[in-house]
Amino acid sequence: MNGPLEQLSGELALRPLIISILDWAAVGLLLYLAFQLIRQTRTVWLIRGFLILSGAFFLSNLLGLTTLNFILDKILIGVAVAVPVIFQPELRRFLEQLGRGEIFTLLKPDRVPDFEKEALDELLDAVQDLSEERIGALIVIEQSPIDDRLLQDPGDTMDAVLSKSLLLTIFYPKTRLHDGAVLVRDWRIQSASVILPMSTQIPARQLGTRHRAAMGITEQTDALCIVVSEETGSISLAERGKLQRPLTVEQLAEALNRRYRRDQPPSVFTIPALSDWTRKLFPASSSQSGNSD
Ligand SMILES: Nc1ncnc2c1ncn2[C@@H]1O[C@H](COP(=O)(O)OP(=O)(O)OP(=O)(O)O)[C@@H](O)[C@H]1O
Repeated sequence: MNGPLEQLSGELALRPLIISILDWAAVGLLLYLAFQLIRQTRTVWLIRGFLILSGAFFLSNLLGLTTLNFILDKILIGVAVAVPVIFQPELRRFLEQLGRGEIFTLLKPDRVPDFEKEALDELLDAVQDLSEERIGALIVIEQSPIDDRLLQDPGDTMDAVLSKSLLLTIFYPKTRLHDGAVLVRDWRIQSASVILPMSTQIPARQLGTRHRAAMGITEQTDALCIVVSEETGSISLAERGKLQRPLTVEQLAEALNRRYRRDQPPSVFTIPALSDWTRKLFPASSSQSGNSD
């Protein structure tokens, strides 16, 4: 039998262990939040670059390669100073979410891009109608946050649920918003009448400014851009400055499904057990953020 003194000392010995576990759990949660925030391809590549540089720095230090070590040291300092500038859009959105008390949306798995089956179906239906009716359209699907400064004009903010009728209404030629592009962010219509940067490439002769704008925005960001030609009704998908065209709606659906369906293989930073756990806690039905529709 343990006396009260032994019991107390046992409890005291247990306390640091519990605090350590809590400490590590908090660090784990923090890392998970950071991974959720930086999962976008562009950011992942930047971080890989940074890790490679850091690895080279430590290796050069270990091997006594003083000149290389000196240069890498300066580069790393430069990179550290540039980080807030490079990640400005991500940091801004993170702080905005924190300020709005939406911290729990960061815990949801597959947050960026947050696939919404209905939204994708609505989008494809709209593209089909736009193409059949030969209504020109330009739809940018954001992947990682697009810096407003890249846009010639950020257009009119909408923050509305993405629906076929709304897209058709926006692009209908007689409306005020039909000129320019629609920006889709987190599967909501973020803004309309957006003027995109133009590509400096010369596209095929029959393609005009709408297609060049699609190439322009996808050259400078990892966004995807759908173009419906007013002249021919043909559908194109721009990615990394290249146009795939002409596509049928089925081919477009296949290309988008490959990227956004939930059954796609997990990305580098998805932690399966945690993802399952957070999916149970935050089911997809509650995943839309934003206010007015
Ligand atoms: N930089 C831009 N950003 C957003 N939209 C643009 C931009 N430039 C042009 N557009 C849209 O494209 C329309 C003009 O399309 P234009 O006929 O020049 O292009 P196109 O590539 O030939 O397309 P289409 O086959 O539909 O005629 C504009 O009315 C405008 O809505």
